[in-house]
Amino acid sequence: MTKRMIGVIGGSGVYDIDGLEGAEWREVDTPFGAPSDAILTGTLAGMPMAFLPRHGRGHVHSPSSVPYRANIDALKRLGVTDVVSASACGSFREDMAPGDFVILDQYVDRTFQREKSFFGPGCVAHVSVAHPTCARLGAACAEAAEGAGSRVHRGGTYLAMEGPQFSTLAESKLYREVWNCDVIGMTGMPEAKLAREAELCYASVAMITDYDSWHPDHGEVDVTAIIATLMGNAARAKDMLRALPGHLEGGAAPCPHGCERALEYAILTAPEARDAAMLEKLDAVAGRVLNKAD
Ligand SMILES: CSC[C@H]1O[C@H](OP(=O)(O)O)[C@H](O)[C@@H]1O
Ligand SMILES: Nc1ncnc2[nH]cnc12
Repeated sequence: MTKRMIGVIGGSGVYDIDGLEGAEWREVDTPFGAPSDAILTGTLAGMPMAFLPRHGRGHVHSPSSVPYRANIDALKRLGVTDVVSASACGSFREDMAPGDFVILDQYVDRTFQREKSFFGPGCVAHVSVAHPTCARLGAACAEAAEGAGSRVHRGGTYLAMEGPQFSTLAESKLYREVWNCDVIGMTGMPEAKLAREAELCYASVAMITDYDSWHPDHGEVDVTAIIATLMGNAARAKDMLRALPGHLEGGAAPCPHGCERALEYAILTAPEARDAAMLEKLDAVAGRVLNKAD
């Protein structure tokens, strides 16, 4: 049985985590370039953890320039089995209020300026993202967040937009009234798709900072107001992360949703037609299936 290791990708306002024993910032190189920053590793309540600030310390990456592939590859390379993503978002629902956390279970991906797959010419793969998040890991996050004092919504659809500008009023109304999305952000995709390709359990905790621009009583998005709410959210996210090991088993029993076997039948390129350089790049992400005797 693989030992479980939690990877945390922190969004705006979450640039480190507290309480890690043996904490060390480690540089990790990947075939997909450098991740957003060095990765903080250590143990929390006996559970190995690796933390990566999505935008880098000092917030240097925009949502479009975050090296999503390198981030997921680097976590996989370090031995991470489960990724918890924390990110700020706007809300399309009156009852999903600023300060609340939503454990996402669906996405509408409207991003268009990002590398979305580890695979491509020389090694083509198609994984299912019908259910892009891991319900087991999401439930543990929900319990930990509630225990740490947050109001949690279990399940929600996230509209991933390219940004960096916020939405127009017409877009906000479209996503809310026609597409029935619950929250909106700029960084949830392609992160979730890449985690699935890398056979990682992935849960996303979307922390609401605002009502986007649709709400008649709240006006348009105001980044100063967002940052004030975000600071409180980030503090409770760190409390959630400290509590998380208590809600997970240490030995990673096979994921009941099959996250760690997502590539089992996904690679279509015939073994003799695969590109050697491409296979080398995929050593961490897809080594489990590529190194099997055919
Ligand atoms: C601070 S508002 C915009 C910023 O926050 C959201 O996500 P993340 O927490 O990952 O940074 C949004 O998608 C933008 O990146
Ligand atoms: N309203 C919003 N739209 C997109 N990303 C966000 N992040 C936080 N609030 C957001």
